[in-house]
Amino acid sequence: MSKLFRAVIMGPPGSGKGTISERIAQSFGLQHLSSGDFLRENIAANTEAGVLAKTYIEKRLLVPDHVMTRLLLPRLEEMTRHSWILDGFPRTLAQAEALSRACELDVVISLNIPLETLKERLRHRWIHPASGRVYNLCFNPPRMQGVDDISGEPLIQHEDDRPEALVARLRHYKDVAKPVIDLYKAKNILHTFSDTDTDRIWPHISSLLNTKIRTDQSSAQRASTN
Ligand SMILES: Nc1nc2c(ncn2[C@@H]2O[C@H](COP(=O)(O)OP(=O)(O)OP(=O)(O)O)[C@@H](O)[C@H]2O)c(=O)[nH]1
Ligand SMILES: Nc1ncnc2c1ncn2[C@H]1C[C@H](O)[C@@H](COP(=O)(O)OP(=O)(O)O)O1
Repeated sequence: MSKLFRAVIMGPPGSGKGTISERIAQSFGLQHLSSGDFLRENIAANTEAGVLAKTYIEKRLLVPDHVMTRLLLPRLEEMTRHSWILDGFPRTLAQAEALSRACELDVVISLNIPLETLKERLRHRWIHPASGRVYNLCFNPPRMQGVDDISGEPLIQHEDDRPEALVARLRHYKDVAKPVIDLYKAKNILHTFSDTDTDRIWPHISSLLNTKIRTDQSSAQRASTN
């Protein structure tokens, strides 16, 4: 059996974590686990943690670490037979430390995108709030303007995707993410990609994963034949 592969993707709001995770899921068969989607599912199902998380999300605050880890870690523990890419978790050092105790990561992808690019993207971002599906009027527009492709329901824009709100969100991201990035750098698993376009970053991520996944699989095969 091939070795399971565990990856995390990090980056500021609008850096393309969701978009790139979907490509990774499709190209490499990894399960895309998104903390935002998972929270929305729990809110929709009215679970205890979902009800609690909702009060923070409505105020556009981060959900407390103990709530996030209580929600996410059991879900990861269920995924013993799947390779996955985790998007949106960990966001804080406490979350990263809890994750390290639960499993060993193979790769951490960090997206480093210029501020002007982020502003421009988020200005054009429209989302379907119930599912979390994301569109961009220039990059991946919905089939019909203002309408979700799958449900036919209206799309909305986030208040905090406005350029004025973004600068504060970005500063907050950098403060909180810095120790997480330092931790993964020290573990030698951090890979940073800097560019303005997802399509230009993608070939580099794809070749990194090709190398890592193939190398891991052949060493697992060697181990099983020894
Ligand atoms: N123009 C352009 N838009 C892009 C590119 N890559 C992604 N987008 C769009 O930019 C927006 C942000 O991408 P997401 O994948 O939602 O980014 P994210 O990092 O998951 O964002 P958060 O959920 O806020 O953390 C979306 O509207 C994407 O469709 C790109 O290379 N060019
Ligand atoms: N790892 C995490 N720790 C704390 N809060 C989190 C979290 N992941 C997601 N959240 C919260 C913060 C966001 O307000 C909300 C939605 O997350 P998201 O879909 O990643 O969107 P956003 O781009 O608005 O941050 O959930």
